[in-house]
Amino acid sequence: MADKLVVAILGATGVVGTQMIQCLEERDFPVERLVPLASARSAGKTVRFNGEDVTVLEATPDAFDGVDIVLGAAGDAQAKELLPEAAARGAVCVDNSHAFRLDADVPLVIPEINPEDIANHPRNIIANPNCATIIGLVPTWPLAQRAGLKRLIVSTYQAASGAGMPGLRELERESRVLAEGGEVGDTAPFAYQLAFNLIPQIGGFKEEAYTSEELKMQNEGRKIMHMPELRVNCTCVRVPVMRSHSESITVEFERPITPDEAREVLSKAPGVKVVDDPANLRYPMPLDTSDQDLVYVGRIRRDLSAPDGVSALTFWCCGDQIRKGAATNAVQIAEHLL
Ligand SMILES: NC(=O)C1=CN([C@@H]2O[C@H](COP(=O)(O)OP(=O)(O)OC[C@H]3O[C@@H](n4cnc5c(N)ncnc54)[C@H](OP(=O)(O)O)[C@@H]3O)[C@@H](O)[C@H]2O)C=CC1
Ligand SMILES: N[C@@H](CC(=O)OP(=O)(O)O)C(=O)O
Repeated sequence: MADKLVVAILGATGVVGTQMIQCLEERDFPVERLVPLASARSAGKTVRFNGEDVTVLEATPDAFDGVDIVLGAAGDAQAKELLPEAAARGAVCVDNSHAFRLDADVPLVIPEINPEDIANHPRNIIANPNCATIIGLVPTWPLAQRAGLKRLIVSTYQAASGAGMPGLRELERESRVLAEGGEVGDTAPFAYQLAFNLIPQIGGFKEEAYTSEELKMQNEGRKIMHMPELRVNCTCVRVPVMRSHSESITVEFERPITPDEAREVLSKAPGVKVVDDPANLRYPMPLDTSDQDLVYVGRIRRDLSAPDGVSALTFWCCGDQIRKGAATNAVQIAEHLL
């Protein structure tokens, strides 16, 4: 690849696309020219990049002419329609949607876990995993390396911005309306009022009454860690938090591991920060992890219900799903391509 690259962002006006532009700047990615793409509604708007206004273009196949790298931050439908067009024009695409994640010839990558998979991308498409999957697996993987992974039991607490700009705006609106004593009315994109509430459904219902989001943790986790038989039980909940997903994770290991050993492993793990000091009330919280790239881990303790009492741990983690769960992870993959 050339020293400086033409980088297109498909979905440049959304939550993830906006964050990608910031990440490219912050990480000093060698951008020769930025090509921000969105729907026809946004054509002519501008985005700010490296101190300049750059005009947003309508995303059409021809908009990818001359582009080296596409960072995909639009929905599944736009990804399916447009990224093969970009790939056919020679661009390598790093996509955040769900469209290609489980395709056998598309690598699905968390750079802290399986960077070696990036090299093999015959369709010129590399997929970024689901945000909750990234936040949960970044700390789980180093523990798995130490003690072997048998089973994961996960409950997620996912921020409103996981549902994109419309989700973010809706939680802001509901909070304002309720504070003023009003009625929330239509709650789209959520099925119910989210402010002062929890919604135990993210995505549609699929097999065995699990939601699509819950099955992503299992199916994407198996692919990323190359563990096709991994047992995963996940419950995903939308919470009235603006930004940063949180997760309670119980891991059953092949071999014994103590909480102290886990803290030692995690203190050296890439992408992880241990915040685990119950005596001083120190543990990860979404307000603390927002707008930065590390996954914070704390509340590390033995799973007292484990059959042998020594081969399972429970911990709590939080991470910014717009950054590490999406934009940062995609830019890290692009850096590996360089
Ligand atoms: N939000 C999150 O935490 C995460 C999101 N993702 C994934 O990232 C992707 C983007 O999500 P998010 O940023 O949240 O969503 P947003 O709704 O905030 O943004 C969607 C983007 O897609 C663009 N878009 C919509 N329709 C079209 C179209 N027909 N042609 C071209 N562009 C279009 C929008 O442009 P316009 O402004 O013109 O409508 C906007 O830029 C999704 O696939 C999502 O699943 C992955 C991980 C985390
Ligand atoms: N569905 C996630 C965010 C997301 O967009 O995930 P995915 O890229 O797997 O659809 C959430 O709502 O929090």
